Amino acid sequence: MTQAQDPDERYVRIAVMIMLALTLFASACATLIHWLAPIHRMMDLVVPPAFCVLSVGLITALVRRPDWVLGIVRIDLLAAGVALAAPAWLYTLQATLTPGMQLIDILPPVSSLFVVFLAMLMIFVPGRLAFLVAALSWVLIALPVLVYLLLHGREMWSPRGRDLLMAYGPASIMVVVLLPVQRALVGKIRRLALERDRMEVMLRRDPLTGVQSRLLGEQMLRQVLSERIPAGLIMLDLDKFKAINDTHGHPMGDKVLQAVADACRGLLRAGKTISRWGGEEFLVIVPNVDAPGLQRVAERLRLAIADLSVAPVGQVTASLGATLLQSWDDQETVLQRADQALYRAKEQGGNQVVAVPAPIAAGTTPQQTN
Ligand SMILES: Nc1nc2c(ncn2[C@@H]2O[C@H](COP(=O)(O)OP(=O)(O)OP(=O)(O)O)[C@@H](O)[C@H]2O)c(=O)[nH]1
Repeated sequence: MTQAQDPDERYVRIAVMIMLALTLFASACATLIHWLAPIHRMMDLVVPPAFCVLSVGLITALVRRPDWVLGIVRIDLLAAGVALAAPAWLYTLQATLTPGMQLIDILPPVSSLFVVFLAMLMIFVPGRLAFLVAALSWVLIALPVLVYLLLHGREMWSPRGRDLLMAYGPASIMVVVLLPVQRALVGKIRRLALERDRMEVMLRRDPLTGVQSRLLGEQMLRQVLSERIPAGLIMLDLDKFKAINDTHGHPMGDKVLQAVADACRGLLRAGKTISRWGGEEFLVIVPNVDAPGLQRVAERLRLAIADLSVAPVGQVTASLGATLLQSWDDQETVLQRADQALYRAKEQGGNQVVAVPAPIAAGTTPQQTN
């Protein structure tokens, strides 16, 4: 079975694959140039083909074992560090010790690769270690070249010398300073996204009872109305809840609300939803239902609540007002009808269901059960 991939990880793998492919291309070009050049230097003949072989190996490893991506990048970075440090030291020493030889003539054009190398370090090496490795790399790769140039003013002020000075000096420092800022920004964006997801969950769920929030309930009601789904609405209100709070305390009242919400949620299946509408009032939306079906659902809810026994409160009862949605209804009219039905159920003593038909049948006597 294939596992769902984190999009970030997929993006990193693609980026690493592109980087390895470009390294392979660049080292293949460098191999060709050095082998065809009139003057052959040992290091130029060895390092680029070695990098070709390494890149092919790492690409194969990444294709076969995508989960090794970080290890593969680190091997590549280590090899790149060695490949950048070796010519820096070797050619600097050679130019210093050989009269008439200039570093700007013999150093391969790798100064821009050093900047890329630093960028990769800052991306793939975690935390403070990135700064340590970047500083060490700068000492091992850039420092010998910079010291040489400072001691050879004429070479330093040549176009190549100034280019080396810029790449190994300000450009590399800018990369090391700017990338952590970007990393911090990415971290902040991730934290904000998590916070937004948390807020969204909070807005959609009632924190006390765990059922849908009123906000989500209203949204679902609007959707049912706009899609003209044949549905029914039940407004449910606990009876004499104030007395429970007054006698047993607010925390016990909370427990009763939770028990009622759990019992209702356990009963409601197949697209039916329950939202906490306010204090001790809940709204149930029942899709694809007719009048007798809605009555049955409401009655089941009433009985489930009446069967609850929350010690030390004892029996809890609820009044329920039910109505079917009509094609001409909007949120206000249908809620008004459900409220009317609930009001009648309360008026008639509570612990009962009253179903109010749509206005077209306004003359009809409301059905009532208990
Ligand atoms: N424990 C608790 N009580 C709440 C919460 N929200 C509202 N209430 C209380 O619910 C009570 C509702 O009182 P009323 O509106 O008089 O309703 P009732 O006592 O059930 O009366 P009837 O509906 O007429 O049967 C008030 O005392 C509110 O303080 C809540 O989240 N937790």
